[in-house]
Amino acid sequence: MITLSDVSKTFTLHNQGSAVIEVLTGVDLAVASGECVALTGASGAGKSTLMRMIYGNYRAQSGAIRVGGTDLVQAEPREIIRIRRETLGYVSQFLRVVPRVPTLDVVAEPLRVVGVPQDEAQARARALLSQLNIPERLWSLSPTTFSGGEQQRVNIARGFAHAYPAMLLDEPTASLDAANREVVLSLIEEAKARGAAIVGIFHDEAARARVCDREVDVSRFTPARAA
Ligand SMILES: Nc1ncnc2c1ncn2[C@@H]1O[C@H](COP(=O)(O)OP(=O)(O)OP(=O)(O)O)[C@@H](O)[C@H]1O
Repeated sequence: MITLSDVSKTFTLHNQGSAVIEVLTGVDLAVASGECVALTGASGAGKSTLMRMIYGNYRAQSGAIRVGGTDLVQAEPREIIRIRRETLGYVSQFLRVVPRVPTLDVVAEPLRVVGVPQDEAQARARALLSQLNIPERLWSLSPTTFSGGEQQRVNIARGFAHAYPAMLLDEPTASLDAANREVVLSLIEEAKARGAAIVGIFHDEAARARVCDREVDVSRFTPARAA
């Protein structure tokens, strides 16, 4: 479902004499349907860079990144937007708050954009918001003024609303209390059970051990640097 072949990434620092930093090289990774792979490795090894390349935020220098058959390295922006809408979800710790949109609509939106009828989308949004312990009195308000933890849970509800065939998870359980962490872990387990291919960064070791099938240490793709 998610396949990376011989992917490499360099950054050119235009404000520092065009210095070129090689971050990743020779990345090969295949994540099957129903499988969850954890990216590990020391800080700076390139975990976030790899996730951003899979999501199409960073373009790889070379190689191919296929998600459901489309190569994101070669894809046109329009195609990347379509993949993100239909195929590839991304759950981070932080909500990008859209002003004035009620929480219920924020969560239902990923379903609306793939054509799910309003009542069905809202029913799923309600179920997720209650599962994640967001009080019902908040559902009609914009999450702009919500606490950090509430925004994080709204973001998770939104991220799991549509049954994406592939998902990227960036520390989805970070800073959650035990009860909500448990809800998120079961959402990940449900996504796997319905066949989602998942790549994630989990600093929470117990969470990683529970939901991930294997770990890939990205430092093995770090180019040897001249001392
Ligand atoms: N936009 C960028 N421009 C230049 N260098 C970058 C950029 N993004 C990342 N890097 C560099 O790439 C390397 C890998 O960074 P990355 O954030 O992917 O590591 P990480 O493994 O996710 O680290 P952490 O666990 O600390 O989040 C670092 O040396 C970083 O400085």
